[in-house]
Amino acid sequence: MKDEQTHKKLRKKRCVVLRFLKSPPNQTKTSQEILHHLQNIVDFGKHVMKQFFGENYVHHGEIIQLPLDFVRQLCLKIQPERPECRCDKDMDTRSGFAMCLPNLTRPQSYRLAEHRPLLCIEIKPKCGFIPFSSHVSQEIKHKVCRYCMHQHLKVANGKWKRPSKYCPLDLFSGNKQRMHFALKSLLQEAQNNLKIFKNGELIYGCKDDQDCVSDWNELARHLKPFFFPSNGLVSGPHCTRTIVKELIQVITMTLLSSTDTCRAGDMKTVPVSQGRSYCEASAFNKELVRNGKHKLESSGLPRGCLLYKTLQAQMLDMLDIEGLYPLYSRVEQYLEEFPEERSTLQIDGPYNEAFYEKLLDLSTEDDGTVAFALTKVQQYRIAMTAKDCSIMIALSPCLQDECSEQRSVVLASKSRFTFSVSVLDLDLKPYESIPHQYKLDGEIVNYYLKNVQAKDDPVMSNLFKENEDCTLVLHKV
Ligand SMILES: O=P(O)(O)O[C@@H]1[C@@H](OP(=O)(O)O)[C@H](OP(=O)(O)O)[C@H](O)[C@H](OP(=O)(O)O)[C@H]1OP(=O)(O)O
Ligand SMILES: Nc1ncnc2c1ncn2[C@@H]1O[C@H](COP(=O)(O)OP(=O)(O)OP(=O)(O)O)[C@@H](O)[C@H]1O
Repeated sequence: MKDEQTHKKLRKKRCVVLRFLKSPPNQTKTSQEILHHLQNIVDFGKHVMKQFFGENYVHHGEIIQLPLDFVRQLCLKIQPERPECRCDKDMDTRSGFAMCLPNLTRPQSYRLAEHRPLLCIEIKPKCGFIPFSSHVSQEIKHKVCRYCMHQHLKVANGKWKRPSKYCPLDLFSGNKQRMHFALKSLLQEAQNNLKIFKNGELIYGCKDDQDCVSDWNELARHLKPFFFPSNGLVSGPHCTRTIVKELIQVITMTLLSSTDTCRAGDMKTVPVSQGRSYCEASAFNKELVRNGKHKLESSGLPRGCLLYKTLQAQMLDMLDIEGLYPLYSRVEQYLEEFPEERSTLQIDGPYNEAFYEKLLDLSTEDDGTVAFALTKVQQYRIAMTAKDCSIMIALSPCLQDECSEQRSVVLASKSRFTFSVSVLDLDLKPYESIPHQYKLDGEIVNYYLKNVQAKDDPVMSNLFKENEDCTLVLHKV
């Protein structure tokens, strides 16, 4: 559960990040329980997610023990900085245990001088494919992606004021035009999917659900020294657009870069032809249709890039929650009968090599066993984790001669950057969240069908138009 998984981070000048466990005030844990939980997180990153995402993209960190006095003072210092909506849980100040991670707002591959300016873009891309499972009961799920459907429910519930034009399928398409559109949409409506940091400070995006910074002119002012260091560009709206374009171009190039290989690299979870590569609700797609073009390009992602790895891990959800839920119920029934088996089944870890090996069985033929059900449940949990993780792109300007030995360099029109791409928030989603996923899926789809599709769907609206024509004809008769 979130309360078990959440932590607090602190950026430090010495370039490490400390991550502490958080829990609701009435559910404090013993030091041993905290240590065990942190160990599970580290093991999961090390033995499982590194295999799926690749050595260089995942930073599993290590557990350290800090003096309690230091931890308490730290907690007091950061408390006023925490968004109110996250304060339902308290940071653990009793055990002294924390995870120590590299500061991913800095490029990882290159030893940079401390004073070097840093730019960091954090993207939470969400689910980049449309379910291909035959267990899906509503046709709309084969046409419109979950993110685009969920937007409407989120706006209705008041989570966000406006819907975003971002569609994950555009970002994951590998097609530069579609990726640019997706990134521009994120810049227009960042929600919790985009944050930009300069020297570790948030300069763009939402601090919490209420407090969002989204002024493009202000953003361009921050970015100008990175993209036009010699200050040769005039100011004004033209300048803002140019800088934003440069930013989008650089993000696209870094996202398509391949800086790693991994063990599960050749594991194809789904043939590309099986799933639909675009979402009917994507504003990019709608625009094409309006212009009479019906073929949406999906260039495909390079196999080594982080987006590709993320998508492959997401696609471990092969049955969709509708096909998965009965299998979860089978495991549940078994555990009711044999509760002592929970640890043998490795539901709550240990997340070791054996756990990883079992995830590699991609068969979807149900032989009626608990073993089959469990494998699908665990794969689904990995997929859920990959659907909710974030990508950090760290950039730092470098001069031509400095960058010459560096592989990870990205060029903008008037500048160049050393960069690294990492993935974060890879805590395994809890087994217990599956019923919630099932319920939420139903709510998202039902809301969309009832409130959006009838007004929005071109087929439906044509149908309405045809009916209107029909009525006219009838009137004439
Ligand atoms: O279900 P979703 O798609 O809304 O995702 C939740 C996220 O909402 P989002 O859609 O990204 O605004 C949600 O994001 P926020 O906390 O709302 O920013 C969490 O990441 C949540 O994870 P957990 O249950 O806290 O571990 C996420 O829940 P999980 O579904 O990943 O468990
Ligand atoms: N290693 C890191 N380097 C730099 N920034 C980080 C690092 N890890 C996390 N962060 C920042 O902290 C934010 C929260 O991280 P994460 O989502 O992993 O936290 P969490 O423990 O799930 O907490 P929350 O309940 O706030 O979501 C990230 O979105 C990112 O901006």
